[in-house]
Amino acid sequence: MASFEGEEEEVEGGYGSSYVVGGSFPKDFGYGPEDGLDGELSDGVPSQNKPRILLMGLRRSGKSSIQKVVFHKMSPNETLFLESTNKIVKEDVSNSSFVQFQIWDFPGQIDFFDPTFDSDMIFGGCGALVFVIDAQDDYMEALNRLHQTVTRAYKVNPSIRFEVFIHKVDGLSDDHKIETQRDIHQRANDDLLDAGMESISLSFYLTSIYDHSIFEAFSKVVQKLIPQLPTLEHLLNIFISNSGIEKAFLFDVVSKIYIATDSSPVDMQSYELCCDMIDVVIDVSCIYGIAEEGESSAFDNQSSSIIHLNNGTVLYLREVNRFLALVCILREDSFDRQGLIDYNFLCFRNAIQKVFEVKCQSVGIPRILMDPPSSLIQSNG
Ligand SMILES: Nc1nc2c(ncn2[C@@H]2O[C@H](COP(=O)(O)OP(=O)(O)OP(=O)(O)O)[C@@H](O)[C@H]2O)c(=O)[nH]1
Repeated sequence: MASFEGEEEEVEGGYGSSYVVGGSFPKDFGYGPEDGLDGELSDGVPSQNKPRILLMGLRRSGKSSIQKVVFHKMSPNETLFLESTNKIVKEDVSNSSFVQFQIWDFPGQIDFFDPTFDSDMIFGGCGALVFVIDAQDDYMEALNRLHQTVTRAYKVNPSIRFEVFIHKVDGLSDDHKIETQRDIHQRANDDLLDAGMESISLSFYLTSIYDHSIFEAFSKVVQKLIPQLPTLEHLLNIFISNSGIEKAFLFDVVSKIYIATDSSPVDMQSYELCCDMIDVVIDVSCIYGIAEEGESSAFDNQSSSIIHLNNGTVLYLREVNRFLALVCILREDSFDRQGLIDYNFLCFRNAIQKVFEVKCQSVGIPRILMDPPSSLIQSNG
């Protein structure tokens, strides 16, 4: 890396109160106490309209670890010391990220037919149910529990998306991973077929907290819950094709989940590179940023960073709003026209703001804004 062009200008609502300088990423990195006031997050979106996700699975399958690694920036090794939970534990991860997230940690012995188990309340307002299966363990009991859970949830709320994380695959060889996925997929779908519930559709992901697969899987889960996704992708396509950019991700900064990308295929390495860039920018901002009075960090929605790699690639990061950052990968020669990229980014940012304004105006009724920003300047190279 040859240069870092850091954060600037006014501080408009920093990133929360507690962070560890010098760590790989500030722990408990939040957006500040004002978020969530009056049930509304600071992007103006009422919190009840944010995607809500339940995380379920047998004991020790890795639910708490996933939540801690993705949303609290815990290092994977530290999860070894997490204590098991003996009762249903509900945790909100709602005020620190674009993603409204609830974890229901269900011990194996919970009885769905217990009258005190309020499935209407639990499954009613839920967008996605992530079921975690420990791939390093015997998964027959987990498959039974998966079947019970999805059939019960589907009866209450047929619009829930069911996502199955075949987790802890870091311990498996590549062949074993594929075979495990095939076997779980087959058995779970056969069980649904036998029960006459073939209308339930399950999606499967191979995940581990020891690499980026858990972030990638969560990105896919969250993207399915964002009604504006086609618009965001469309805007990203217009932006990159007019700016000579190869790949662009729109990131939720706190969780490093990408909520949208352009329509070219995602390769894991590019995604990891962009995640690492976010870490670097946050760390440098926390260490060297000058916070204004009352603010704990100088990293804000005016921040930007450009990193030149020694293989002729440039990484370009700009804050879109307090939740979202755009991270792009481009070739060094395309970066000769930086003015054009900067200008096009401003048009892109305005368009994104309009998309979310429309969302706020039409609470509960997702409308899609398809107008491309007419003022984008075309790149000739
Ligand atoms: N190898 C490996 N171990 C993992 C992974 N994710 C979690 N673990 C380990 O699995 C163990 C159980 O993780 P927890 O997060 O406590 O599991 P849980 O599902 O929340 O468990 P309960 O609280 O009992 O419901 C911990 O020792 C974690 O370190 C993973 O991706 N790979």
